[in-house]
Amino acid sequence: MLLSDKILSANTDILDRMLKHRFVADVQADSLQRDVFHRYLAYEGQFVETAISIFAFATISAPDIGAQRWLIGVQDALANKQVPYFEDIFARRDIGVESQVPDAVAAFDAGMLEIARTGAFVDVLTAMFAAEWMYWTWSKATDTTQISDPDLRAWVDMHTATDFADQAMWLKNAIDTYGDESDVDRLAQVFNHVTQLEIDFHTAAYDAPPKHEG
Ligand SMILES: Cc1ncc(C[n+]2csc(CCO)c2C)c(N)n1
Repeated sequence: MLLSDKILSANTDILDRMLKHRFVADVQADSLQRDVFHRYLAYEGQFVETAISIFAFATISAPDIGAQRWLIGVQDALANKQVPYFEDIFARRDIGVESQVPDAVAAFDAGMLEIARTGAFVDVLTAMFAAEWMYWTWSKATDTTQISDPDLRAWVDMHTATDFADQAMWLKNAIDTYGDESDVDRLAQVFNHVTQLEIDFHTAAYDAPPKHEG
């Protein structure tokens, strides 16, 4: 079995929990409340910027120019496609960038950056594989469901588009190229850790936002 498939097999339970998360279920039932969506977008916009830094760390530790070219392309897509999606939507829907985010949102960003800063190249690949594979999977399962909000529809469609699917597949293949069998337990643990952070991140959108100090 491929290393990437072993990582997935070791995490079926937790991945399933994320794929059945209330947030995913609400999107699929077209019942995501507007205030939950807006909080999610505010938290998500910050993460997309964090993701540029995560891929920058991966670019530093990438062992060859082929991987570096790919990772630079991912940074380009994040900076020039994903960030503009948020800039446009924040302006149109009057969503403010939150200076105060829930602990689970801060923990997600910090946890991902920590792996990027201190982990080996395959650890960073695995962290982003966990995040992207999960989004690709639930977005594909949401391809034909009715979504009334055009901005939410566009967000789901962005994660079923060829560009994003290619990225998720690249990460999976890269784990198999650059990792080896001796990494399996550690990488399964990274995947598990990231998926737990994802579950908590998506739960946070349902809680009242933290109060500003003073
Ligand atoms: C909380 C959260 N987890 C995963 C994704 C999926 N995703 C979409 S773009 C991107 C960065 C690299 O392309 C990732 C990981 C997300 N959007 N938000």
